[in-house]
Amino acid sequence: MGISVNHISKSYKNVKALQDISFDVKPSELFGLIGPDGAGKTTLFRVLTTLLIANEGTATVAGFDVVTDYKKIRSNVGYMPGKFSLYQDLTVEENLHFFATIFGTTIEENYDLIKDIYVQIEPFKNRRAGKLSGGMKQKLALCCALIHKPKVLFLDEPTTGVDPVSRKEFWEMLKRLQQKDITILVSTPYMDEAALCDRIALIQEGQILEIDTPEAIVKHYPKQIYNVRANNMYQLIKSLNDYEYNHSVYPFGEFIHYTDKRKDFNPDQLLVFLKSNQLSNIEITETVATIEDTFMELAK
Ligand SMILES: Nc1ncnc2c1ncn2[C@@H]1O[C@H](COP(=O)(O)OP(=O)(O)OP(=O)(O)O)[C@@H](O)[C@H]1O
Repeated sequence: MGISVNHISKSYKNVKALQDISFDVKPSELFGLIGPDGAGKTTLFRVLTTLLIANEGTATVAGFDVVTDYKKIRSNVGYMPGKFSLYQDLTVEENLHFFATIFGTTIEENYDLIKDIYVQIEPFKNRRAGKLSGGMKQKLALCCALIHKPKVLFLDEPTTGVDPVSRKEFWEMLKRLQQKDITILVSTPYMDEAALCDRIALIQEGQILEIDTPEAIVKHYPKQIYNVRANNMYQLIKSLNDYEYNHSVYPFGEFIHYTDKRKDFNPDQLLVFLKSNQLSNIEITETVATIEDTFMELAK
């Protein structure tokens, strides 16, 4: 009852939005699609929710084929699109009633599934959806996507534009839904959220770079990464890019992440080079790879 994607390709005229994508999502798995804007995440969601037909390949969702069984898929999946999908002029309660009605159900029938989430927005049930905060809109959209008790839930960048506290709460809700036997495919551009998934697919320019558990993905990182910092970060990044032995250089929070081409790299050599570039207060320390580092390496 999961998802199976086999060699799916989709183009918009000359833009190859998806190129030969294959992966499986196991029943009750929380699977993440991680990639930057334009990677093809929305296109894949639209194919899997039967809103778009792929040029090549096949896919099944909850055991149903996305082309021949599209009607069955529509009643068995919940879809929370990236852009706010609710009716802005309807109230919280009216939106929920509306979605329940079009799926031939009632709020009462499946209240158990949404209760934990709905109680948080219930105090605002008479407020128009357009007047809710980002976090509350997102909770309402999730309730609407769940109201017909779907077997598979598709969430396209559900936390984009949402504050950090609401983002954390949202992921806790997803973990609880997973325990209710709902398979979840979620996309996000946030690498910290990737670590919360059971497995992830890193996707860029319509292609999958790697699929594995977040732990395994970072373990495969091939090099030692260094956090580098100095008095002038702009000059530092320029100097590191000029250093002939650099393998990769990119800003990472308050540091620059640096890897070296050489197997026997000694940070003291880099220190000498940076000092000769008029940099001071230089710090070079070893650090461990994150999912973002892996993504940067694979996307090179
Ligand atoms: N209707 C369309 N017509 C033409 N090109 C499109 C269309 N929709 C998407 N694209 C292009 O296809 C590629 C994949 O877009 P898609 O929206 O699937 O990516 P995404 O990962 O969801 O990114 P975003 O978060 O920006 O939506 C991009 O290059 C995009 O410009």
